[in-house]
Amino acid sequence: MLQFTKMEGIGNDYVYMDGIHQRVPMDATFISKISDRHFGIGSDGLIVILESEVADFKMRMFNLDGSEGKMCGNGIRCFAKFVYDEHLTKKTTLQIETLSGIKTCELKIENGEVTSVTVDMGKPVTTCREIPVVYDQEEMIDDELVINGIKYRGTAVSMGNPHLVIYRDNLDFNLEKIGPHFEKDPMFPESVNTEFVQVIDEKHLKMRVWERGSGETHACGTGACAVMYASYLNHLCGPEADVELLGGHLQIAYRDGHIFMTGPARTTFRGYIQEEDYR
Ligand SMILES: N[C@H](CCC[C@H](N)C(=O)O)C(=O)O
Repeated sequence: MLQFTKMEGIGNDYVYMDGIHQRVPMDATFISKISDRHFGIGSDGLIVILESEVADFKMRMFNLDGSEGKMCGNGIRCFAKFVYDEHLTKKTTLQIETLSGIKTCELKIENGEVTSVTVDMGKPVTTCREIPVVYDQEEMIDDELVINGIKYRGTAVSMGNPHLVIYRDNLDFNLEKIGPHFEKDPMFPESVNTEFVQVIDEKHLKMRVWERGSGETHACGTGACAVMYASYLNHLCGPEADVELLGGHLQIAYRDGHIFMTGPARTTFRGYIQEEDYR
């Protein structure tokens, strides 16, 4: 039997499994089958809680296609809530090891409940080589690019995972049709998470996202951070902004060279599965 907890961060929902006290399969077949919204638990992917040699815990995150993400903003908020709620720690300030380095999470506790989490998401990166983006300039900041024969203006940012930010007058368009072309374009050697942004005002940004490995999700925490920083670089917002996503709002701030993200984390249900049922 495998114990799991289903959690969501503004609608970006993952299956969480304690990999410290049970052996959690992390292969693409298992992950895509448990993520199926009709034949499985249903989620945007799997997040595993592990021990760390260098931090309080280690997070491994997998998109619903089984590809491993290097960081997950909504996921790490729920991860921090999970380890606190499951009494794996009493700390309310947690260091969590990810493939994109150690992230610090501050839990906000009200009446014994974790109501929100603030994460130091680290330094945003805009050098194309590090994102990575194959491009003829060192950075892509409001610069032209062609995807599937269509010209766009984009800003590329890494939050430990690759993002491309594109501005639009409105968000009423067929994302399903164009999203996969960005995800598969060879200019992104490690694929890319693509965000489409409508600037409401200098403190309010609205976005949709086509995530690498998961398609359109209700929210993307790293994407919201990339959107805020790209908007700051393009003088479209100040050092703090409310980012509105399909599933809810995140508060993003740029301070001392770091991006901070604050938002909710919620447990929806717990359960057990038999691994052999997902083979
Ligand atoms: N699809 C992303 C990982 C999940 C990121 C997103 N769900 C978030 O909250 O940051 C990637 O492969 O880079």
